[in-house]
Amino acid sequence: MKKAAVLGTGLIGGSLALCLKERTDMEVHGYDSSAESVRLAEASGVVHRGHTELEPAVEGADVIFLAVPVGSAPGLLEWLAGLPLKPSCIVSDVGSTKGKIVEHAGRLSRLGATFIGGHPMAGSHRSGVQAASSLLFENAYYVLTPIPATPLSEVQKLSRLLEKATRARLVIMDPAHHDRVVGAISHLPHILAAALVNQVADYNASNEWFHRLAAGGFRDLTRVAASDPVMWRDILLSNREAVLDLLEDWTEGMRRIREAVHNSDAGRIEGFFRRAKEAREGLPERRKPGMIPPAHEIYVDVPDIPGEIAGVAHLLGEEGINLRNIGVMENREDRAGVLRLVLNTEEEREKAEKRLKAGGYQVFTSE
Ligand SMILES: NC(=O)C1=CN([C@@H]2O[C@H](COP(=O)(O)OP(=O)(O)OC[C@H]3O[C@@H](n4cnc5c(N)ncnc54)[C@H](O)[C@@H]3O)[C@@H](O)[C@H]2O)C=CC1
Ligand SMILES: O=C(O)C(=O)Cc1ccc(O)cc1
Repeated sequence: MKKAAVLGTGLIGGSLALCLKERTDMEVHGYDSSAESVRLAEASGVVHRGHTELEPAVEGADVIFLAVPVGSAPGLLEWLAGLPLKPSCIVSDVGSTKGKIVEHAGRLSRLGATFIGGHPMAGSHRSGVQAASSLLFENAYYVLTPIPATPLSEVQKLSRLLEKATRARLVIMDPAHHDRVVGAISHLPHILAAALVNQVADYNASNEWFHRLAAGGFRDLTRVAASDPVMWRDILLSNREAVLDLLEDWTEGMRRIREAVHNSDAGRIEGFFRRAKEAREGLPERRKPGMIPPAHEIYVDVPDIPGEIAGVAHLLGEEGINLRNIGVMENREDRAGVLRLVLNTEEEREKAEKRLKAGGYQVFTSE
């Protein structure tokens, strides 16, 4: 049996381990520096075996995934480079930045193992193994960042494994290009969300109406400000150059809109919002069926997840509707809980929607 080792059994490592366990025949080992995280991962069946020591976790492994904060990954990689790894081993990571880690990985390649940087473009503001889900990466992009020296056969091997396990859409990108793109669509937005929340918190300190009136738009825009501060500290430090460039552009953009407001320039202000509206509406659909067969999905708001999963499954069972998959979405802050149901056919999807609505549930056809 092939062996996979996941180093760092938190949200992403735990989710990846679950994917490998559920959809491949690999034996999945987990390692974490936190004994509690290892205990939880083992107890909840996220890994076949958990370890608090690195060596037994990676010994004889065919594939190793680093799923630790980006600031801890280079040190862990150095440590790995000193261990007797299986010579054909593929080592990958899931970090949100790629330039630094790919640079660090050179030493490992000299030992016979192949390092291929990776970044699943899905996650949540939550962290820890408790939030792990085998559905997390489904239909999301999963970026691999091989360098010119990386053997194509190894990239294909890893890509096929991840496609099967995560059901994500694998794409290949240059590490520096990845860091600039992800800097713009993920790192900068996290900074802005945090800045906005901090600014309003300052105002709220002397007048609580700021928080009391904070409704839909503010909450939508700032959900990611609830993310882990240590993880985001590491990401900014690791993607320093790209983030500095992006902040420069941001400051210039703010200067321009400030000027337009200062001059009461209605045309420019309207143009600013019109351009954004068109660009926002032109964003590609999030869940396009690519190589993955279309999923007939519905989303159900549920107040209390543990009790409600059974209730929903029961209602559908009564109607003879079979669920292909059921999962809990972790990325909605404005709703108590969201169940994602995957049906086998469009007909069954419609039937399920009707039945659940009749049963008093709030049902949505997109996330
Ligand atoms: N949270 C998200 O939405 C996403 C995160 N990522 C990346 O995934 C990586 C992991 O993030 P999460 O799973 O969210 O964090 P997490 O905090 O849920 O899990 C990290 C785990 O690593 C362990 N750990 C920390 N340092 C360690 C070390 N030196 N050796 C062994 N274990 C160590 C921690 O105990 C924890 O269990 C980060 O590099 C992050 O950039 C990538 C995509 C999405
Ligand atoms: O919660 C969200 O919307 C995120 O932004 C999750 C996320 C965090 C870090 C990544 O590198 C990729 C995705």
